[in-house]
Amino acid sequence: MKTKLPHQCTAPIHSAIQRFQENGIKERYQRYSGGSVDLSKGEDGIAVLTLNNPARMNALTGTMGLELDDRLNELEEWTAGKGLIVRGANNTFCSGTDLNSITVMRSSEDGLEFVTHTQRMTTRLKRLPFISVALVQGKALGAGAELITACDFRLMTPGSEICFLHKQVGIVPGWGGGARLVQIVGGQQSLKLLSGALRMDPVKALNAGLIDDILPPDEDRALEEAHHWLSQYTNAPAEIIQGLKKVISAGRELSIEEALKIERNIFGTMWSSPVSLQALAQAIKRK
Ligand SMILES: CC[C@H](C(=O)O)C(=O)SCCNC(=O)CCNC(=O)[C@H](O)C(C)(C)COP(=O)(O)OP(=O)(O)OC[C@H]1O[C@@H](n2cnc3c(N)ncnc32)[C@H](O)[C@@H]1OP(=O)(O)O
Repeated sequence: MKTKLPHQCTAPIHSAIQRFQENGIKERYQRYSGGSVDLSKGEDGIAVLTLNNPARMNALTGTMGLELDDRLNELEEWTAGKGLIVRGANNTFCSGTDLNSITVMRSSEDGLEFVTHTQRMTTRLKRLPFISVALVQGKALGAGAELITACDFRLMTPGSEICFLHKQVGIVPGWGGGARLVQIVGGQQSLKLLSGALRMDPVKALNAGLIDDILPPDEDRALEEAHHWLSQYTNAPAEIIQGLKKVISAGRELSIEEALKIERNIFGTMWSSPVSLQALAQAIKRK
């Protein structure tokens, strides 16, 4: 039996029970509307996903959750995709879940249903076969901070802040940001970030290994700078970038045996592909 690639492993999620739950979630999320999640796909294979709810510092409403699902569907189908920038509108990132929607979801069942959905979204984001980068301008708080852990890389502009402030609102991370933070900065550092609800400026975040770079201090050019930063990792055909990301996703999530099997399969498929043969021929010519 073939081992499934990690990005294909969401299949059991669509069981009848889960579809039923999803329908319930949809109906409920539609009641908390506002803002949008916008996607623009560039011809160079880099897309920009924008959380757009500036009146509430890009807080995530129910309908934005549903739109994020739709945008992920679109991205999963994008064969020419190589990179993704996740950002917020109006020079801020995201102030977390819309607090207005939380006040009416107070039972444990509500909470469980909510994080089942949010974890599924962040897992799909992390498993996209493109290289993703979160561009943090302004504040990334609570669920906003968790969202950035579901990207491959993180960039900040000067004056920005990341804070896992869950303790202050009486909860723990639930979007997968706790487990992913440990993978990014390690257990000790994560415990400090969460239990201290530490406000991480760009220098602190870089020193802690939470982000990968600090962009120059020009807010208006931040997206352009992030694009330029990401292009250094996407300057190859989509088949190759997507293959690389799938190999990394397998290594991140599976046992070594399963990951090696996936690596072999991807290698085998690419070995004789036109893109690979052409790149190899050029490398031989250059020698
Ligand atoms: C289940 C919890 C959840 C999760 O894990 O899923 C979380 O994400 S917990 C984290 C929730 N977020 C917060 O606690 C942040 C709350 N907001 C703030 O601390 C501030 O608003 C801040 C620092 C983001 C911005 O402060 P600033 O002084 O610059 O602006 P305002 O406070 O005046 O905010 C402008 C406007 O936005 C509304 N706003 C901001 N954040 C949220 C939010 N998360 N949900 C709903 N609305 C939000 C704020 O109320 C203001 O609205 P206005 O109508 O103008 O009063």
